[in-house]
Amino acid sequence: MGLLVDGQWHDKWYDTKKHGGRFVRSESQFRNTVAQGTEFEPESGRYHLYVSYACPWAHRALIFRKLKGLESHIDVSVVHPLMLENGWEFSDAPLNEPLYDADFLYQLYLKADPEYTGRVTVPVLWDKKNQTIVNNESAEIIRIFNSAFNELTGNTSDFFPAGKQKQIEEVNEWVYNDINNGVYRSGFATTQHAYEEAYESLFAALDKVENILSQSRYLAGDVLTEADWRLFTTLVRFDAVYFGHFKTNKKRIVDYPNMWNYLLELYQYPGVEETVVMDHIKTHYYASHKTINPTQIVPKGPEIDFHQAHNRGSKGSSQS
Ligand SMILES: N[C@@H](CCC(=O)N[C@@H](CS)C(=O)NCC(=O)O)C(=O)O
Repeated sequence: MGLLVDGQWHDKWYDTKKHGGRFVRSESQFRNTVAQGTEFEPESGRYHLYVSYACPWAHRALIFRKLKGLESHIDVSVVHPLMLENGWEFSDAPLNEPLYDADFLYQLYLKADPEYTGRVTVPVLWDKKNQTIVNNESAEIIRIFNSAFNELTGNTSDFFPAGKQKQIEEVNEWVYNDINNGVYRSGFATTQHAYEEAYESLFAALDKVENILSQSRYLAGDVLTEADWRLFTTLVRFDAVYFGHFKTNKKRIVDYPNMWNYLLELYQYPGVEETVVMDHIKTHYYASHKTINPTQIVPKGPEIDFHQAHNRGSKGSSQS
């Protein structure tokens, strides 16, 4: 775990002291888009996606690559699940870096900006033509995938439809703060107060989701949108990792009838299951965060059956 400062790698854990023990996530810095008539034109084979299977933010991008039929147009590389003193690393195939034979993800950040200062995060959308990072913010990468390559793929499924955008943005805001990032704010807190603050807002937000899903099929009404996929990547990790490792242990997702069935529905959505790689997820969290789990022992359980039938959309389900 570390970061780049003026192009130099420093092995350093998150500094929570200046925020009273709270974990504060830094802003992503590469924020370009892919569009006709710009520096980054939509082209097949031009872009490369770097992900960790463990990472919920990278997972969003992997899901959108799948849902939007981009697999033959945008190749993907997966880092090793352990993120230790050199940050994200590549390893032997299939966890190798195919373009430059890089050992570490930070080498790609340095290729994009030799003086880069900041965290070295996944996902990264890389442009092979200009040899640089187009974007390293998952919220934007999924919007790029949602529409920028439609002419190439002919896939017009829209997870950010015009009539729903305001509602989606509103949901994203609290889901991000209290749930997606909320689990990290709980797990990376270094004071009791900061932990409890994150824990309370997380479970209040999960109650809110449960309530919405008792009345509506999805978070923004009856259509599946990016708001659902953004929540999904946190929910699918929750019972296996966050509940124990991040101490978010008031309830599991399986204890919320509507949310659990919704999670099953999304997991079983065509193409999604293969993006969920549970051994990378568990190994990464339990064995990379030595400040939280110094023995690096990865728990064997829990046993979770994501294949069981769900009741979403059926008559007589708990939805009204
Ligand atoms: N806001 C970014 C966050 C990405 C992020 O924090 N990824 C984590 C892995 S889950 C990471 O690479 N962390 C490395 C670090 O913070 O040094 C996004 O959504 O793309």
